[in-house]
Amino acid sequence: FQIKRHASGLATSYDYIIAGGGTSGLTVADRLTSAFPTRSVLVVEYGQLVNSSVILTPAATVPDPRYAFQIRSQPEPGLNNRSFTVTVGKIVGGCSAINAQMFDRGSAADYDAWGDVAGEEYKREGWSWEGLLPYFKKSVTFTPPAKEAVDRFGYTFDAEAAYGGNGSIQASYPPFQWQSEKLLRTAWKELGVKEQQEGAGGDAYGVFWFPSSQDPKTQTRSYGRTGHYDPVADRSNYHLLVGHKVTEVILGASDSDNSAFQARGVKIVSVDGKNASSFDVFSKQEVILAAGTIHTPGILQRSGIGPADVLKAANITTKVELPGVGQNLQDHALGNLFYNMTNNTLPGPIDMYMNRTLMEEAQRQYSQNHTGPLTLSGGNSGAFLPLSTITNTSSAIISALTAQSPSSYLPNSTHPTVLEGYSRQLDALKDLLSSNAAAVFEYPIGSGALISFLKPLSRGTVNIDPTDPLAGPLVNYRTFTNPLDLTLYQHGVKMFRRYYTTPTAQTLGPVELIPGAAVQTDEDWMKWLPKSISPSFYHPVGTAALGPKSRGGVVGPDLRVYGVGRLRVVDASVMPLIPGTHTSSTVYAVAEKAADLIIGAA
Ligand SMILES: Cc1cc2nc3c(=O)[nH]c(=O)nc-3n(C[C@H](O)[C@H](O)[C@H](O)COP(=O)(O)OP(=O)(O)OC[C@H]3O[C@@H](n4cnc5c(N)ncnc54)[C@H](O)[C@@H]3O)c2cc1C
Repeated sequence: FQIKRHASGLATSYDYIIAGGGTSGLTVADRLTSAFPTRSVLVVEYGQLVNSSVILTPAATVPDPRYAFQIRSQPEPGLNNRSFTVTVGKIVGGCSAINAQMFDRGSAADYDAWGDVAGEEYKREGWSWEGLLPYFKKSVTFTPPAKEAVDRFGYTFDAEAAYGGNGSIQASYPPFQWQSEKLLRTAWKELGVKEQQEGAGGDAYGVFWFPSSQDPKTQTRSYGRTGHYDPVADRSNYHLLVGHKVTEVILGASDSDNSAFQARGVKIVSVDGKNASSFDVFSKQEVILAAGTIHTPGILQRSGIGPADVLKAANITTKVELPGVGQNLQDHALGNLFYNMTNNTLPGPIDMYMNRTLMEEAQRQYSQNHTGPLTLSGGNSGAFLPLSTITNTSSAIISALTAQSPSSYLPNSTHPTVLEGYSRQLDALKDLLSSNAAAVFEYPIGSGALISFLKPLSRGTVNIDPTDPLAGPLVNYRTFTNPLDLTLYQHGVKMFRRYYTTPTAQTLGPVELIPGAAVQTDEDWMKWLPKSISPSFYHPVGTAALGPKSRGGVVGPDLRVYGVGRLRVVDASVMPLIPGTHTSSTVYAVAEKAADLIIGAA
């Protein structure tokens, strides 16, 4: 195997260097090492190659702090100044190694909005639903559920509309669902929510089933490493350096007229070595950033590429002023209501975790036959609701949005180009909030009373720490800093109360414990939400967004960073607008497209 743990095992230069061996980085590395057998690729990954059944077992998905960065966010002004743990993967496979394996896609409208925000050129270059669908398909192999499981659980799907590729990541339905799943889905339908046969064909609104990123033969996690690294690790043109951090991109003078600088390689430092000195590795073709939404901006900023004020504060010479780097952070704010089901006779996950005999039986089923409740990951269905399903005040909300000045709720220092991009986003969001074919809230089914806000208006930042640029980044989610988000969220949580009044949900005897009877009026909700909501459903995007420079964009339609030759970004940070879905399948699709762009350019 070509795993390297020390600088001494490396060549002095590679054709391609990829910073980050996570979801997107491993996908691109696999494609490049396959397309160019005579070109060399180095992936530099902060975390380790971990062989643990905890990673592979679906039900054991709670992110283990050993495998995740544990960054503290800055105090959040919109959330009563609370600060939160920012959890992102720190392991070969990145977030795909620790995520909940919910493997869905957003609506067609969500991806078409990327082109609306970034502009016609981006649409023409395939940054739209139609342009991305082939990459969604290419990235996965979908195995339809067995007939017995379809009959038993009511799984629906449309393989033709959504799948058809033979990619290395496996998408499948587990051979188990708790009985309550059916009942909880029925209750949504009683509220008039439409049932979709398939969400992944562009219709991700209503109630629908979605697969897990899971190997149907072994019922184990399918992720960046199992899909894109293990099967190809012995390629002689592929080196993976673990336990090392890319601190910055080495920039040299450009040999092209399009940019003043050109990426020549990266500076790397060992993660463990105390006071370890950094060393350089050079790239003959390209440097590719895949460190994720939380870490890619830091690599750019430390290299002198970013907002002038941020770089100046950190005493870094600005080489390329690119105001969008680290701005435009978006995530799905997560709420959690708690109910006591006084009349629930159906067994559920809590019973399993509380009862040793049930747990032992589940473990036996899983280890002997790959069946039973331990084949379940984070869940396989949800209600994804457009605004019109949630409230009859949507036109008033959209009017209030139209009346807003885009600059009112962004930090004062926001560059005019970033403001311009935000203004385009608000226009696109007005359309999405008005649409009956794009979801504004997700209510995952079977995970308690969770609620995820899919169309946030507030924008955050991820910048280097001016006092120590090499330390963890300063993350400001800035959740609810646009006050309309609070209004929208209030409608979203109230929906749960309606849900639990449906005849089917009532059979469970739900008693709301949190927030409980004390929260009744709009004013009560407005006070409760900032105390109770967390800023992230682990889906950060947007900090090196696709878009023209004049709209705060960081990368062009070919994912190249403005002002620097031979440098691209391929991870979740390029999404200009957060889609209404868990983000991993979109990351794989973007990475597949990125690989095609890089291969095409060569
Ligand atoms: C706990 C959790 C649950 C989630 N649940 C789901 C889910 O159920 N469904 C879903 O679709 N999505 C889910 N997601 C989100 C999804 O997994 C991510 O959006 C996606 O995997 C991000 O891919 P990426 O390539 O952008 O970044 P990552 O996969 O995070 O890869 C970045 C890699 O870069 C490395 N790195 C960082 N900085 C450096 C550096 N300076 N030098 C070298 N290496 C570096 C990191 O260690 C990491 O391995 C979840 C995420 C988390 C954290």
